[in-house]
Amino acid sequence: MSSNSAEISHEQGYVSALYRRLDEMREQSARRLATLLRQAGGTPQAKTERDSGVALYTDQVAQYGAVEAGLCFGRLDFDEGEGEGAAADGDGPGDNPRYIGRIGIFDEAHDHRSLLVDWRAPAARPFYLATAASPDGVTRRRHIRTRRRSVVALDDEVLDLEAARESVHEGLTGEAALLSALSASRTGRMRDIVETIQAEQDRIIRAPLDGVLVVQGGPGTGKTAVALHRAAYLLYTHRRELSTRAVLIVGPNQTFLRYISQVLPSLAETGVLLGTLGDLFPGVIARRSEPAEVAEIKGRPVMADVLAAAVRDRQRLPDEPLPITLETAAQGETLYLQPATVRAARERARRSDKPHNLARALFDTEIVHSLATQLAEKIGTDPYADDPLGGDDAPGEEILFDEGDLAEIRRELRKEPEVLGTLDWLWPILTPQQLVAGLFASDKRLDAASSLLTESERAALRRDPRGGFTPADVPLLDEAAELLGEDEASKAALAERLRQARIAYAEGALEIARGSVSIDAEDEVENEILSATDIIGASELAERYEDGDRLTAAQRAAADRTWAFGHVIVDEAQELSPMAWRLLMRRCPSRSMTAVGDVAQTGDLAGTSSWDGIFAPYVADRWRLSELKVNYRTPAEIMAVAADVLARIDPSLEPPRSVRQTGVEPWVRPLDAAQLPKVVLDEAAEVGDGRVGVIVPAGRIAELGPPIADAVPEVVLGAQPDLEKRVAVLTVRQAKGLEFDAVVVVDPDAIVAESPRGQNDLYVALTRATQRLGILTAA
Ligand SMILES: Nc1ncnc2c1ncn2[C@@H]1O[C@H](COP(=O)(O)OP(=O)(O)OP(=O)(O)O)[C@@H](O)[C@H]1O
Repeated sequence: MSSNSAEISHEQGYVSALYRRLDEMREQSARRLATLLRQAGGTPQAKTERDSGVALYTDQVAQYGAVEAGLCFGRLDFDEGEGEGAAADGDGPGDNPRYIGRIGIFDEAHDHRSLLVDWRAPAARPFYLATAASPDGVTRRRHIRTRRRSVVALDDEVLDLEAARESVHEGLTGEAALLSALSASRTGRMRDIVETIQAEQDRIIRAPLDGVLVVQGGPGTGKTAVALHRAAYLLYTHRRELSTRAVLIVGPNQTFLRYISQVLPSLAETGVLLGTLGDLFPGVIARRSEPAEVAEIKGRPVMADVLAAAVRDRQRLPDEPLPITLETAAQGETLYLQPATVRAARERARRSDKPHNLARALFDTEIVHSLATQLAEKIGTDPYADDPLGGDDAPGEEILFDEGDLAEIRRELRKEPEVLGTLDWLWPILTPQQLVAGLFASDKRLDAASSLLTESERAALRRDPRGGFTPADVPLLDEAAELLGEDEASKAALAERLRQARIAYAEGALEIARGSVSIDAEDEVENEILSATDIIGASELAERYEDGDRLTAAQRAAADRTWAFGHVIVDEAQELSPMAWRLLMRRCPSRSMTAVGDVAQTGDLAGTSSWDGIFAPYVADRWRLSELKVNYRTPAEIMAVAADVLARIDPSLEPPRSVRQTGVEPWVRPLDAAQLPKVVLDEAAEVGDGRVGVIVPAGRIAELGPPIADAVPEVVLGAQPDLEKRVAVLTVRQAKGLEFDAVVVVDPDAIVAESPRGQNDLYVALTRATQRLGILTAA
């Protein structure tokens, strides 16, 4: 450890210079943004250039603001001889010493010399990988700890074999900085780990972009952290490819997304769309709840066939001829549409293999053609032609219609209200929402799937069409959209969503321009920026975006159901159903995907216990598995308790190895409901300014939650808990992926009894703590 004051003040000098450079860069971008926001009119080319400039500088200002905390966190010193000829891009071995930080910074005055190397650049890699046994030219790795802009401590590792032998935890990189990060109090928001990424994590973060990578790891092994850093790494390394296609990250629920939402911005990355499965059908907010058993049925692969049957069921066949009375084509005339005619038209339309809504045009053509022929026959035959007493007009001629006349009749028929009504009835144009909600709203429609689902399964799916959609409906809506096809109405809906996104984006650009005035900015800069934001409003700015599409790929992707992402990352991947995977595979035709999860933590009934089962249908055996085996979250004392539960799930599974011990044993006491608030208060006192999670069986939360909420200040309870509050009362499902300094698990037997995957749920509950665990058992 070398943290003497001379060293600290030396590093302070360097770090301060970096912050000065950052300020300059931010002000320069803010000024350019303000200038562009003020401009109006011009040639189309000038407009396009201006729009790209606004996007670029908006991003830059946001990025320079985001990397403020911990801008520079590391330094590498190399062997003599390694340091000559600093590489300008920070990618070469050059600069000695080499400073590592959140973004790359260059010295413009000196030939673009690298002042700070982006943690994702190849030149930063030894910071994470160099070991005493394989130092890669590195003689010393230094972690620079800062608070605001001040250097407060330095942790040095000298990479020689002598030092390696003395290390307590072999294989850890930057042990002191790591352990300090792990034992820090939690804030309710996940933090990035760029300063202390471990070698096994680094290899996953930097794995090649192509193909499906599955990361299996027990609780607390950093899967979520790795997934997020991988997104940032991929966007940096494959910028051109991914900035046009964006990266999608799927997480289990809104609370979890809020928990992780700060990580990518703090890494200055904006090209990512974060969402739950329920968010992946633009235009639908899927927040309705339903029993786990029903969601499980909806997740089965057979549902694809059920929906295909539901679509066919909507293509009606009348039992008897349908009368159609005409209004204009031939007033008062009634035509009859025969079942056989409808059947033939239906067969032709189906054989086209077009999606339902797009095949309607073919169906219409067939029916109208048949009606036109019928009408031509009717009006084209003189009823008195053969009548010898026919008078002046006898003997009559049959009226003959040429192709042009028939075409005219068809055009007329297409305007007839009864014709249109009949076509709509026989082959209705449907939205995915109408198809899915309509199916579940009707026993008769569900019966169309009677060969695929049992009677009780169909009964389980039956529900009131009012009340919206559930997350498990979203893959069904997506499947339905594929079966129905994108028609004009869906294109118009997309255009409207993009318009809304443009307004939101314009508001964001203005917000950033306003907020970018740094405290010590010169007046001149401030005035320039404020005057720009005074004279233009968001909708006006959005209008400027109307013709060119200046939204980022992630923003466009959020509005567009058919978007093909450049890479898809799935967290808690074990929870997704086969139908959910179908949706995700559609969003990722390149199959460039990272799935992170733990099959021992599967709680969802539709989730998986084997990765092969998920990926084999899409990529056969061409997926790679990486494992994380070290638990950074849960101390050894707590993991020992969780390991017993893991053995009950599957004796062949091994718990991850905890990286630290706290010396605090978990406690077990009988549950006394009246005393529960006091127990929670005691735990809150134990962790100081840290966070407490109280994990309660879903069936008892209504009984046990409110008394805690009444007695404990700063508590949250409910479906969308604000985790920045000191105490959160949650079900296991809500606690998935989260962590707290102290956790109280209430009535573990009830947690186990509540679900067929109850042991998995208990395992999740027991592994949420970073410091303390208490268990309250019911008598
Ligand atoms: N290299 C690291 N440096 C610092 N902290 C780390 C590191 N790796 C993981 N952590 C921390 O360990 C905790 C657990 O990480 P994370 O939530 O990513 O694990 P997980 O594998 O997704 O867990 P689970 O499956 O239980 O949800 C987090 O607080 C994370 O910041």
